[in-house]
Amino acid sequence: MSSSNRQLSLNLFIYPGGHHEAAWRYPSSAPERAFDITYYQELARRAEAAKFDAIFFADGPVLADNIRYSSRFRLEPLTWLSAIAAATSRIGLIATSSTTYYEPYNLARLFASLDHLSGGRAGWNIVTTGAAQASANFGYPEQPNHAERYAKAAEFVDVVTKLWDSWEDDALVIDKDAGIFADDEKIHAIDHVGPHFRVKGPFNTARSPQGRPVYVQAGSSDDGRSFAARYAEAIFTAHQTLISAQRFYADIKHQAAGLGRNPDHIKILPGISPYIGSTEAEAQRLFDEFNHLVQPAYSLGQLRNMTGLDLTGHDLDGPFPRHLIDTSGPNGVASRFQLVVDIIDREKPTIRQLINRLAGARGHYVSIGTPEKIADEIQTWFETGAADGFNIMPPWLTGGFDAFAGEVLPLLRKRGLFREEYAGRTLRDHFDLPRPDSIFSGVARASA
Ligand SMILES: Cc1cc2nc3c(=O)[nH]c(=O)nc-3n(C[C@H](O)[C@H](O)[C@H](O)COP(=O)(O)O)c2cc1C
Repeated sequence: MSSSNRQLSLNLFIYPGGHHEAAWRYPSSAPERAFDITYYQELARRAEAAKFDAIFFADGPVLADNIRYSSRFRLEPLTWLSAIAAATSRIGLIATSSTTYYEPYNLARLFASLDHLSGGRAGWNIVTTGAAQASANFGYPEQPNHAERYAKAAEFVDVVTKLWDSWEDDALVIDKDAGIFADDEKIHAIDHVGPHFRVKGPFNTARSPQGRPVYVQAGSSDDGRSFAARYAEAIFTAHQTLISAQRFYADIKHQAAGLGRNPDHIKILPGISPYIGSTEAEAQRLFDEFNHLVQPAYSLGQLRNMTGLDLTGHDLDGPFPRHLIDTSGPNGVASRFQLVVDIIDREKPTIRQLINRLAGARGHYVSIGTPEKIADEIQTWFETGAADGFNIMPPWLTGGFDAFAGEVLPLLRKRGLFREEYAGRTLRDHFDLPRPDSIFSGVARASA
């Protein structure tokens, strides 16, 4: 696609009640529908009617702290996306799955199956899992450290890629007269032997419509960026300022080009949580309304997860005790730790100001204002090398999404920045990504 008609990529990132940490308490959110598949099917259909690229689910194999005060339970995303696939026909379906707590053969099957049953709409958001408590659910004495997790992630993705490629595209023959179902010369063992995995293969199903489901990635530390530059085709990331997003964008595209990749084949998608009002004051009132629902006991737990610091018992209206933060190297989500430390250094907030700041979207960019202002911000980030699109994180659902689709999207369309109609059928089509050849293509013919 030429740069003159470059289009935004937009995903709807779904958290059951919405992204504000107190969304479930907001009068018009619907937490009681959080286990109702029709709620998600309806949301996905609305996003599809708005021509969004994809819906996106985060995940982690652990119960978050303080479920007493929050709605942060997890439903297994591939299971839910399979049911959503059946209720939609065009929108992409992105699920988060961890390379630390899955196993490649099973995970490859799950995503290939979703790609088949959705007609080529699957995307895998690759994470290594930041939540250290997850290890206790898998019998590990402790969470593997940050660098080990990324080393394992790289091998994991290599194995999954070989499995997805192990059937060449034309291996499926289905010739009833000749009695040939599949050409087994075009189905390859992968014989992978590495430090973390030994996988013989071949895969047990045909290559999926997209060849490979789209590789999405979230994790923005130095290790995360190198990993993303090598493997990712879309990146979910968090930035508080335009300059931080621009630096990230330039770094990833530069690293990718250095690896011989086409930088246009990596869509960088920061999170953005829009609080929309017909005036600035009305939008600010909406944000304040949510923050009145915040429960500090929960927010302090979130802050502890991000910074390692437990501030229970401190005066919430006192200055943030910056000197108590241990900067020696976090083992969780290193990029989020740095993002929070940067806010503290830049804005010198009280504890309460910081927890309200993070309550909106856990450190993702919160945009508060009129539809025009929010559309302007999106356009600026898109046109100044900060983003190729966004993961839209409505403060609450479904109203927060309806406001974005009804009031901001028309402005983006009028400016020629977002599609009126889908041009293709697969998630690769929506993201304008090529369909990869199998690494084995031609092997059978060459050796025949
Ligand atoms: C924007 C963003 C979103 C993330 N989403 C998830 C998620 O849904 N589930 C999860 O286990 N980890 C998530 N992570 C963290 C990843 O697991 C990551 O692989 C790892 O914890 C290290 O992150 P880092 O490279 O930013 O330090 C996310 C990280 C970022 C930056």
